[in-house]
Amino acid sequence: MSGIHAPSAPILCSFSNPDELVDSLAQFIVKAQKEAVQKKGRFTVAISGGSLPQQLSGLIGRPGVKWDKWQVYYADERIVPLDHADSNHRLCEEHLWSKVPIPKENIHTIDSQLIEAASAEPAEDAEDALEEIADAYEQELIHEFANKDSARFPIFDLILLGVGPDGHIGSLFPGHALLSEDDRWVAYITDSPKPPPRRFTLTFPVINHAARVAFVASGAGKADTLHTVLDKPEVGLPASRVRPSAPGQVYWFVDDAAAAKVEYPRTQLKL
Ligand SMILES: O=C(O)[C@H](O)[C@@H](O)[C@H](O)[C@H](O)COP(=O)(O)O
Repeated sequence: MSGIHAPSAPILCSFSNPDELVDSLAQFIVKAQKEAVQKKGRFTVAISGGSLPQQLSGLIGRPGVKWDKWQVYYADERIVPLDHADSNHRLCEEHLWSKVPIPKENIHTIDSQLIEAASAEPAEDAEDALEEIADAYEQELIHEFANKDSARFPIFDLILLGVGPDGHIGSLFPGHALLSEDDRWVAYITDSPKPPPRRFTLTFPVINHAARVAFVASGAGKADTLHTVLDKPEVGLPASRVRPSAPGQVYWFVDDAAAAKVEYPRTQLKL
């Protein structure tokens, strides 16, 4: 078990130019990958949906990316077939995986047979099927991390997240009971306020054990959210609760429109 260390303050990087944001994010990811591969020979990454996959385009064709060393998990996923328009996997496939030489077996999706079974269940029995999906995904994580890292929770090298206008992250929504989950690695929900309602998500203890969490947010629509998340963490929005214990670190890669109302100090990353 790793000791408990106070979390480090978030690092906020704001960019006036969208291409600069995409390029700096890609440089940051490659640097994290190099460190992880040097130490352990692999790079464990979790990724959420929304606009995030598009912001990863700076990785396409980028020298230094060792795709065969990546082990990719979804930070959250909607319980729909993998080729469904709502699937985060499909989104990532379209924007990234189909454009880079990552081995298919290094991308860990939900089991499509379990999704079929869950869809066939009437609503009253769906919870068992969803529990099975969350369990199976947790097992996949245990296979990846157990005995390799000594902690009680997996230590991802990098978790990449977007933030919703209500401050949600992954599928952890404000006021939801899942915010206080302190045991499970993967949990399901049936009442996501953002459709579709059935999803699974990595839990806070997993997110807060990561070596690095990088948020990506752009556009004026996020300005109020970022102001609350970064300037008023006491409000307790899910995004403010992402504070991995040191040496874990949270980074924010945002554009100036999203950061317009934020008073929190900016940092220029040395990449
Ligand atoms: O599956 C999901 O719905 C996402 O994982 C979700 O957590 C997303 O990252 C945020 O809602 C931000 O989405 P945008 O970047 O599109 O605003």
